[in-house]
Amino acid sequence: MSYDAQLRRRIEELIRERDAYAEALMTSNSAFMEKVKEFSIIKRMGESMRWNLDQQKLVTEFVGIVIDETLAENCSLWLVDRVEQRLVLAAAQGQDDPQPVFLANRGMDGTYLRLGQGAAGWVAKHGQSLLIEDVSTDRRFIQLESEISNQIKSLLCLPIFGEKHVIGVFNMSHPNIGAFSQENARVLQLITDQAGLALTNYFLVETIRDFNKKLEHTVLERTRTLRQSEERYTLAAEAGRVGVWDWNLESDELYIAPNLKAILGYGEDEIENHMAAWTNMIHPDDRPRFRYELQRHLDGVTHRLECEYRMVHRDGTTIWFSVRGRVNRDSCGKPVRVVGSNTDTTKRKRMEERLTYSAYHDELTGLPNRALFIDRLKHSLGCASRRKDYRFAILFLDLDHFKIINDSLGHHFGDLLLRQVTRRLEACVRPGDTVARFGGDEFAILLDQIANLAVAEEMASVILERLQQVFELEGHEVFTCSSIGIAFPASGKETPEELLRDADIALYRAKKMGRARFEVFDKSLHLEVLSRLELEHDLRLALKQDEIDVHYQPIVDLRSGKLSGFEALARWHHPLRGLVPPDEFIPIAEETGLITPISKFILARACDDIVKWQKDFPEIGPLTISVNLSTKQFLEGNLIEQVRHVLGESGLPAERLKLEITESLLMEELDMVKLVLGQLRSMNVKLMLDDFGTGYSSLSYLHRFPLNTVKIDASFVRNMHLAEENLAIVRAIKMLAIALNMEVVAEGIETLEQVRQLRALKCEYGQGYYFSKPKSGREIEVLLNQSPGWNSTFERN
Ligand SMILES: Nc1nc2c(ncn2[C@@H]2O[C@H](COP(=O)(O)O[C@H]3[C@@H](O)[C@H](n4cnc5c(=O)[nH]c(N)nc54)O[C@@H]3COP(=O)(O)O)[C@@H](O)[C@H]2O)c(=O)[nH]1
Repeated sequence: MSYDAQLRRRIEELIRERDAYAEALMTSNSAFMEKVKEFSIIKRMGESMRWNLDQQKLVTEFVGIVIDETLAENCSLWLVDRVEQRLVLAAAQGQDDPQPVFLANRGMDGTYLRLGQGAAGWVAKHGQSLLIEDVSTDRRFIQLESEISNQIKSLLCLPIFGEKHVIGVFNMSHPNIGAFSQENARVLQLITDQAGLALTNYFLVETIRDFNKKLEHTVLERTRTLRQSEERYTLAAEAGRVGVWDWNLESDELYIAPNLKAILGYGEDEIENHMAAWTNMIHPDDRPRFRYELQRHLDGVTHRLECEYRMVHRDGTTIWFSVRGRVNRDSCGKPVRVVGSNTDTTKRKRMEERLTYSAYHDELTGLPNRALFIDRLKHSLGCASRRKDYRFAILFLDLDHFKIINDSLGHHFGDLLLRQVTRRLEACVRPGDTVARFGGDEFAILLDQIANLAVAEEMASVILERLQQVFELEGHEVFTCSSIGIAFPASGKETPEELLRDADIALYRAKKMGRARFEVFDKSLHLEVLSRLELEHDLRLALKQDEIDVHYQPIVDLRSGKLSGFEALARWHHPLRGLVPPDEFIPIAEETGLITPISKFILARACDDIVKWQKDFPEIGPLTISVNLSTKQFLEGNLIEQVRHVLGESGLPAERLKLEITESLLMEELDMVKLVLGQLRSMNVKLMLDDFGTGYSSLSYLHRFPLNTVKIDASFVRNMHLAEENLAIVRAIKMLAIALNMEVVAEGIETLEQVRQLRALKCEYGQGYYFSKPKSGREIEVLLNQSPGWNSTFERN
């Protein structure tokens, strides 16, 4: 071969070698570049994964990496929710979202795909990657609008694997057909592998976090439960304080747990180890019972030894033990050993004692209550029924006007008063007598073993005298007194209830007789009560049977002697008893509530009558009608409507109606009374204070209420000419009335002398038998027919 040929071949070889080398260099360079790229992806993913326990950051960075490092124009990352069998859209980036956006959190609402639904759903379900080069021609997996938009022509979906299953899907798309090829599969595989790793780690950490939280919660719960049970245990140990004992009957050796000895204040060696030593420490009252129960158990009568006894602590106090034990017998049935426990039940016993105490005592005063009183009363009745010479008495008392003190000074002072009354009563009685409080201001005293009734009467006098003395209540001087009813059983055959009822009846009588006194129950009182009950029954029927009527007493203008009006007075025509005076039936009506219908009837009838008379006798001029209001009726609440209704029905002008109220009403609920009186006044109804001077309110109350008239009580008028004092009182009332711009009616006028004196004092109106007794409606019509006038009589000598 020629040199040239050889040279040419060599050159050709060199060229080939050079090309091969160049190609090899290019290949290794692109491999190198690929390695560099892979390395940078791994580095970037590694950085985002390291300590990144924030799901939002993790998923958004992954889609960011896909967009940056691959051909994909759009990328979404879906996470698989195995519980709900669906995919949740976690993050996306692409043509609509240039920056990666976080779209859903675990547990939050977001966009979902069912497993198997759409391309991503298919990949998640089958765990295989999916490449669609042209979505317009391959519609197998395209179900979502977003997947068939114009911006998406090709699609690549890759599964992200966790430890076992697909945990997510990268869904990548491109606006060009066939944009994805297997070329960048390595890079994408790398990304999905890294993402799988990162997400697995994240879920693991999440699970650990959840687990820790649950654990913490459980630990907290357990700690709490433990603490509670510890507390319970401590309480149980404290409250129960149990100790065992073991008694060998053959040797009489008694083992007693050291803590039982400690409970009694003794050291381990300080109590001898035999039964007699222990038994001797039991309270003497309980010892026989313990011995009895022990013997019964040893004899086989009881299954178990059960007993409670007191033992004396070293310091002298009492410890209660609840004892339980069981005997062991030998083969012949002979008791050889008793093993048991003692539980310190002192706290429970004390509690029981306290409960028993409060069940039988009044909390405020510490006195026995009704239940304990009746218990003692039963005991006394038992003694009286056995022994002829055994006598006892019950005193039943309440404080006069306690309600007023309580309401005006307040309940604190009421309580103070009740406590002081208690101490005084206790100081009056003898040891062995029982003072009890039944509630409110009601007290009962059981005088046991007395010689005769005079002892009880003497005691009642002493009590009345003591309770009349001033009470000092935190700087306030308060006076009260009491009424007392005495029951002195004759036979001992009465029941406690009967005796209390008798004492109550006697008390009622004492009050009726004027208070601050005592009365002894006797049979006539009982009959009186029965008669009252009968009256009460009849009164219930009286209205229906038309037995209630209205009488009218003229009221005269003392200046002119002319008729000014009438006072309406209730009358009851009883079919058997005849006329029952209002003094008798009005209180019963008040107590039974019958006063309301009765008062309504009287008000309506009186208004109708006066309107009728005005029409029939127009020459007489305007007349007023005074109607008594009872306190009950006033406080009932619908008085205003009642009055408005009656005025409307009768046509009587409001200013001609005078409502008479008593001083005691003004002592009731002040605000309410003021309000109702104010309303009546604003209706133009006139208000009159009846029986002025007999009550307790007196002058200080007058200016507080919108009253028009005061009615001077008959007791002052009656004796004006006899006692200078009474005349002075009437004069003072008139002066006061002038000062308060009120008119005066003097009631109970029976003589011309009284008329003259009242005229001299410038009293405006008068009422009394001197002018006329109360008359029936028909009689009043006769009177009106005679054009009544009394002026001429004023001038007589
Ligand atoms: N809540 C209601 N109370 C009423 C009503 N009707 C009467 N009463 C009250 O009963 C009390 C006794 O009333 P009565 O027996 O009718 O006695 C009145 C007059 O007859 C009597 N009076 C009048 N003048 C004289 C007199 O010169 N001498 C004398 N011995 N008695 C006289 O006074 C009674 C009127 O009293 P007052 O009401 O205080 O003006 C009595 O308290 C009635 O208020 C009723 O419907 N509702």
